[in-house]
Amino acid sequence: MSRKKAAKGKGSSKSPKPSPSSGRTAKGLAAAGAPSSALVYPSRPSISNSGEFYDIAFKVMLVGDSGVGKTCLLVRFKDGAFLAGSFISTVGIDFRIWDTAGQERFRSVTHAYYRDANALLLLYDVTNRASFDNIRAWLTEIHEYAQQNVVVMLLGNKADSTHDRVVKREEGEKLAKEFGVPFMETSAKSGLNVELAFTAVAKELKHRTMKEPDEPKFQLQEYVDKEMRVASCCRS
Ligand SMILES: Nc1nc2c(ncn2[C@@H]2O[C@H](COP(=O)(O)OP(=O)(O)OP(=O)(O)O)[C@@H](O)[C@H]2O)c(=O)[nH]1
Repeated sequence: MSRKKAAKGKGSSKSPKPSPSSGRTAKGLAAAGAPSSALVYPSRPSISNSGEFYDIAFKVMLVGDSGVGKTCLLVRFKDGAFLAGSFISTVGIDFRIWDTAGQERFRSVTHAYYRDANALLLLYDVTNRASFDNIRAWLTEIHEYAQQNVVVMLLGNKADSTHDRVVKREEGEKLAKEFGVPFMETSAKSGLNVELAFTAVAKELKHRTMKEPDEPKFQLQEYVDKEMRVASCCRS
């Protein structure tokens, strides 16, 4: 797996405008050899950096205010699910990850990335009210620059910080409902829902691409809710 750093910067989270924070992109590649992708591919397979065959490529970006935990979430995902191999065997998708421009002067680069992103993981920090308030502005920007059918998932990160929490889970759920996007809380620190966030998005993208005409639509929020129920049963 490769991880390139293009540029990175800090931004204020006080402004109602989205702060000029970094977007994190990940290129997802459906590995033809993986069990869950045992479908007929339309074109000749290509070979990924990790030496696996793939036929479709997805681009996923992590966006949100500076300091919400985008890099940490990626690092957690990369070091956990990806390296353990479970992600590839679950959804048949390989991820290549790199950081993109963060500072205001690189903003046009980030906008350019939006245009061909297949999915956006939009993060706020549950200990930072401003990062939550800025989500509306982020969504406006996404509607302006991203493809119409981009998959967007809202993530309330740092859910482990119980003492410092200022944004309730219900507020995240309400906002997500208002905008019709799936939602979950995550923790890059504890690993809570990190793999699930990436897996759910990857499943949605894969399903959209390979769905048979009479197959029912993949219900992303239903999948997330079910997986979270299963995980909480296992914990108790
Ligand atoms: N408690 C806790 N801290 C976290 C979590 N995720 C990130 N952090 C901390 O939050 C700070 C910012 O994390 P980053 O991953 O650098 O945030 P970012 O969104 O990439 O920030 P920019 O690069 O400025 O855009 C660091 O001090 C992390 O240790 C989390 O899930 N829980």
